[in-house]
Amino acid sequence: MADGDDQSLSQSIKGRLQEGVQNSVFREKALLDPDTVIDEDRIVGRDEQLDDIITYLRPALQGNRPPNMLLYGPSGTGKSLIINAVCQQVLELATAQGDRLGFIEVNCQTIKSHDRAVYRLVESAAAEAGVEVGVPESGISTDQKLTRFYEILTNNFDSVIIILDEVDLLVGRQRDPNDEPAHSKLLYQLSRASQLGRIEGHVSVAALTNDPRFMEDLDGRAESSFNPQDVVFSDYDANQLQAILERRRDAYQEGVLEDGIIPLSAAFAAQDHGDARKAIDLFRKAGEIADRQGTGTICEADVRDAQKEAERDRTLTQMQGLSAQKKLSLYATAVVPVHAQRTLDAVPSTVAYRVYQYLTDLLDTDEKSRDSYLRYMNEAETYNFVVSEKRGRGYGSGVHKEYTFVDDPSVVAETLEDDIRLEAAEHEEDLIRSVVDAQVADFFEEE
Ligand SMILES: Nc1ncnc2c1ncn2[C@@H]1O[C@H](COP(=O)(O)OP(=O)(O)OP(=O)(O)O)[C@@H](O)[C@H]1O
Repeated sequence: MADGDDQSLSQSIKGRLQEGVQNSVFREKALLDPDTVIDEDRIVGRDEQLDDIITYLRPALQGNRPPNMLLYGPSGTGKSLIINAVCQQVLELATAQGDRLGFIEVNCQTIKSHDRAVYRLVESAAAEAGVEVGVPESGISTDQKLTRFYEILTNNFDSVIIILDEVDLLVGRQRDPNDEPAHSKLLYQLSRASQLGRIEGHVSVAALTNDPRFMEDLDGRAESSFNPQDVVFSDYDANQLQAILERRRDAYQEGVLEDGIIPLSAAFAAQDHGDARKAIDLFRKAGEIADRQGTGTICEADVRDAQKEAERDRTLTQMQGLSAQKKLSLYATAVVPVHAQRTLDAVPSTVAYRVYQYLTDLLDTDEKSRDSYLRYMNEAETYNFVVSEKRGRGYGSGVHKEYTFVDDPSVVAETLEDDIRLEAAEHEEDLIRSVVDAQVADFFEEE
């Protein structure tokens, strides 16, 4: 490319970037970012939970140990927000009066074992205290890591509050379902540490969970030493969600929100379990759609499209959890309308099963019976990936099933291809296309 071309290309890229920024409907998009910690004045309601947590944490400012807490409630009901808001204020007051107070927060969602959880605690404690981690990630026992954790706490803090977010997800490897889950072991160790003299200062634990039966999973001794004060967070209704969004209206430029956008976003999220995170996501996605279209305003159709996108994302995430054979069955069915030359509204099970058989051969994997394929597809139907209809094929030819995809089948196929076991199929697109076409032609000739 000549120099002149180079320059004009970069000018045009810059121009388009600037135009996108200048014409955006957003004023402060970060207010709608799920990871932004919002200012206190944007918190709506939750007075009772705030009062309770303030009461429980007050002793930390009086040289006493706060009780352990269990914050329970469905996703997106403000558990993290409220505990963090109170902790932030406690920390400011403690620092002002010269106390050495530490907050250690760990999200347990992706932690696979008790040992990893302890290591993450050491890392967080070291970061909070501004000291070296001081132990390797592997190659030493969990107890040695725990000792280092207690050492960091003893040397640096008079009082520590440990927040374990999504604690129910820390299960660990259980050889036997009767084994003690990792969170039970950890809660026991943390709540017993000061009683056993392993830490000099005060330690209390706030565990956050969506699981109403969380305490039932705990081992008896963990249950009695953790012994928390419960703080319950219930679902938000549409009015509360509306108020939460209203308080973030200034994420948008003035005048870009048509009437009804906030109530509609709140209503969709309220139907869907009253999760504030979902309401905020929807409210932001509607703006992103408006920006993509360059309309400069957000209308109700943008919220409806955002809701559809969100539903689709969720379906696709669910799909990732299917077993290999179920994925393959669904994939074989999805590639039929994607690759067939003839426009197909619905996929006959006969065609899809033959494509499935071809794919098992291609991928060198087990070939399950036709009945198993139909069962897998029944399950796909209960997940709402497809809907099926029984079709007769004329006198004496029996009945077959036809599948229609709820979402775009090409998105379904692409998502499933990302799966490791389907990688080989990705490079065989032409072959798959010809198999699909041959089977479709066969099927309609037979009719
Ligand atoms: N009462 C509220 N006022 C303002 N914003 C809120 C309120 N409750 C929740 N939010 C917002 O909703 C989002 C989700 O809240 P939060 O992370 O506290 O939920 P959670 O109950 O901890 O969810 P999870 O169990 O999924 O971790 C955050 O962006 C938070 O700022």
